[in-house]
Amino acid sequence: MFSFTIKSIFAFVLLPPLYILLEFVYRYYRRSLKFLKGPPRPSLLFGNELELTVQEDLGVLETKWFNRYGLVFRTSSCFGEDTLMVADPQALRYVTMTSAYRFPKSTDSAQITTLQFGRGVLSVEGEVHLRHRKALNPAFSATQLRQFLGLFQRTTTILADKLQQEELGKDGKVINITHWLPRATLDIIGESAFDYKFGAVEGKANELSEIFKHMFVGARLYPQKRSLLYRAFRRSVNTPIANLLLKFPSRQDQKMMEFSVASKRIAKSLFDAASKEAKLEGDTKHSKDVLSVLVRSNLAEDPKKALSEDEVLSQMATLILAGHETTASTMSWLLYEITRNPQDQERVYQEIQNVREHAGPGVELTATDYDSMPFFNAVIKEALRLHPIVPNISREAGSDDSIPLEYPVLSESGERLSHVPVSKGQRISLNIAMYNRLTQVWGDDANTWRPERFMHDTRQDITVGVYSNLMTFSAGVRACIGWRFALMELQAILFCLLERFQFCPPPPDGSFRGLEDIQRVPAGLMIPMKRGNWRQGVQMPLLIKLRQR
Ligand code: HEM
Repeated sequence: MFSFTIKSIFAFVLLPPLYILLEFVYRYYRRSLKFLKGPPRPSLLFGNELELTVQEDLGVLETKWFNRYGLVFRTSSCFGEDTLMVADPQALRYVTMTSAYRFPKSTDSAQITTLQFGRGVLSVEGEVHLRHRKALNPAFSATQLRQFLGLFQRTTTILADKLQQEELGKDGKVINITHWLPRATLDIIGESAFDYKFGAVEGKANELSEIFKHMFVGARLYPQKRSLLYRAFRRSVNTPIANLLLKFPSRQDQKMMEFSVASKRIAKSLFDAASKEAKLEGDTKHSKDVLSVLVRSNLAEDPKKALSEDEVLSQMATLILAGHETTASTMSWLLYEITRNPQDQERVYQEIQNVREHAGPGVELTATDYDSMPFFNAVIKEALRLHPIVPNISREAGSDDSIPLEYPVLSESGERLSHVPVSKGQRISLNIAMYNRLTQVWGDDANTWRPERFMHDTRQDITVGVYSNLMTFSAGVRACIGWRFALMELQAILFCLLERFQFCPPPPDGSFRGLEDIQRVPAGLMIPMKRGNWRQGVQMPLLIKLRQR
């Protein structure tokens, strides 16, 4: 009896941890990248993951390491696991384009997006992903998007009116632009995709704007050590155990789940109303806005095209977030750069004035008008290059593979490597921010703001990404579905704001010295904040003056 009890305790209490431990040892031994150069591991438990996550300015450590070890190297993650860091153009192309579905999202990245959005296009893989993309693609064609231009312009005009009502006076006023821009882009995605008016710019109370205010800071910025370990543990165990652990979300996971619950609640009421209408009246309009294409997919009988209701709601939650915060943050960085470079701001303004003179006062502009301004568009590209809002994306090898390199690196033993062999399950971090600043691609002044580079000297031999040789919107089958949408939005917002306002550096205020104290923090997205004041949340204070006309 006694020995039976001992055996039971051994079986139920000791065997599971022992099994997990052995699995860890096996996996990490198999996936070792010891042959590659990389920074020393400061701790066995956290590897380099803690120092990367808590660094004050995003990208500082990575830049130092890429410069020292080459465009691929090894870092250690929690529990001794190795991660392959990549900024080599050929390797990026191979992972995102040539072999895209063979490099699925890394386990933790998929777990986080599933918690945040459910099983939408951002979190699913392979055939299922292909089905989701097929359903959504018609809503993101260039022709479909042009129909929204008027909406982009109307919303931005309301935004400009609101800013003007802020009593700017003769000397202007310092305004935190990150308070306003996400409201405008939320209104735009709500109305264009779902015919839903959030009324965020108008100041209508809405649950989502409240959640967004603190979501990235609460959920992703400077996580506690135990959350980091929990997340690392969860990604390292096998699927049944991970699924069990996902039922016990950390406090930071819960922040993201708040968004998922609230956005799906709104999505459900919109979807129910639209499906009811489609069932009663039939699909006579053949509309291609997001909600219509989703309703149609839900009603489709062909399983290769159909989306379940849960998939539709997850899609809607994904688009609400992916479709607004990204563009708003990019716009904040763009305004930051043209504020620091007033001569460029004036040059853009000159182009705007020329187009306005040509079109006539108050006339709605066309896509061709926006595309006709070379420097204006170069400024948008340069902001996307220097401030890619999604600074890196995580993948893992779906099978043993060998990743080709454009710029070979030297191994630890001094061997010249033109390919990096990886084992199934190897974590890979694709560093978008680093690629966008490679001197090999962008020249010696890659770290400097110089929009002209997009007017004169684009290199044709390196082609990565869906737009202008940038990785900002990623590449291949999983590239950003909304990149054209985002560009058109940026054009409409930039035109409208610069036509009416001048943006100047904010004067020092207490310990805040001005724009030099704006930092890019690692909160999943590349978010602007005041140095030392990250508890205040997202901040980009700019002195806004009304232009004298
Ligand atoms: C400047 C603005 C934007 C940037 C920099 C950006 C960047 C990105 C990046 C890097 C990815 C790839 C993520 C990954 O593979 O893990 C992505 C995916 C995605 N983006 Fe964007 N995005 C922007 C705007 C938008 C907009 C406006 C929408 C929708 C209206 C949107 C919807 C999506 C969706 C649905 C995906 C998932 C695509 C897939 O996995 O197939 N994004 N975006």
